[in-house]
Amino acid sequence: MIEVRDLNFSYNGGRTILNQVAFDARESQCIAILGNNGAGKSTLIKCLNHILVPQRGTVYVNGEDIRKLKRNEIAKCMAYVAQRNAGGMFTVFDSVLLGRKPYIKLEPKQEDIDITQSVIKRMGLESFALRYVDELSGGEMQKVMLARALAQRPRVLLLDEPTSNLDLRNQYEVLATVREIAKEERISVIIVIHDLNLALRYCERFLFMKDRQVFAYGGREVMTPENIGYVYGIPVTVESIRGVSMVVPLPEI
Ligand SMILES: Nc1ncnc2c1ncn2[C@@H]1O[C@H](COP(=O)(O)OP(=O)(O)OP(=O)(O)O)[C@@H](O)[C@H]1O
Repeated sequence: MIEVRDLNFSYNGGRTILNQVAFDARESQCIAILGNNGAGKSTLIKCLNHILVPQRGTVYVNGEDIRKLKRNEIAKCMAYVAQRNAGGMFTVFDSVLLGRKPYIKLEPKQEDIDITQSVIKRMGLESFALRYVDELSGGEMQKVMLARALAQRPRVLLLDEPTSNLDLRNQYEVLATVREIAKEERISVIIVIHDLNLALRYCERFLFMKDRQVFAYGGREVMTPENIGYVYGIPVTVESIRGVSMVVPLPEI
C-alpha cells in the first residue's frame, strides 16, 4: 500500500532531520510513529504526502511514485490531519465537505453530501453540524478535522497527534473508530502519537524514530522495555493488565 524509500530531508539546506528513512505499510494497518520531541515525526509525515519535498528518496502509494502525481491526485489517495489546525468561518458541515474538494468539479454532487453526512454521523458530530468551527473546543475541532480527512476517502490516512486534545473517552472512541474504518475501507493509517499505551492498543505496527533514523520498525515484538527505554531515555516495563499491554515508567524516575 505505502512504501517509503530512503527519505532524506533537511529544512532549507540545514541539518539533516530525516536520514535514509524507509518502511512499508500494508492496507488495513495502523502504524504508530513514535519518538521523542523533535525526533522528526511530523516532518516525516509531511514528507509522505509531499507537503514537504524530501531531498532524496520517494514514497509509493499502491505502486505509484507520488512525485509523479499532481496535488489533486495526491489528495485523493492521502489525507492528512495536522497537529495544529486553523479555524475559519465555516460550519462543521462545510468544513467536513471540504474534504471532498479533490473530487468536486463545480459543485458538490449528492454523493459528496451523502459521504459528508455519513462521516459526521460516524464521528458523533451530528449535533455540531451547523455550528461554526471557530466556536468549537480543541477536542471538537480535532474530531472535525479527522472527519474532513475521512470524507476525502483516502487510501492512506496521515494523523499527527490526533488525540492530543481529546478527553480519555474520546481518545479511545476516536482511535477505535479510526481502526474500524481502516479495516472496513482497507486504509493504511499512519499515526504520530506520544501515548504508547494508546499506540499499543490501536496500532499493529510501531516505528521508532531516533537520531534522524528509523531505530526499530515492526509489530509488538519491537515494543520492548529496552527499545522504549533507549528511545525515550527512561526506564519502563511493559506489563499486561487484564490482558491489555501497558507501558509503565519505572519508579526510579
Ligand atoms: N519549518 C521548520 N524549519 C526549520 N526547522 C524545523 C521546522 N519544523 C521543524 N523543524 C525542526 O525539525 C526537527 C524535527 O521537528 P518535528 O516537528 O518533525 O519533530 P517531532 O518529532 O514531530 O516533534 P514533537 O514530538 O515535538 O511534535 C526539530 O528539531 C524542529 O525544530
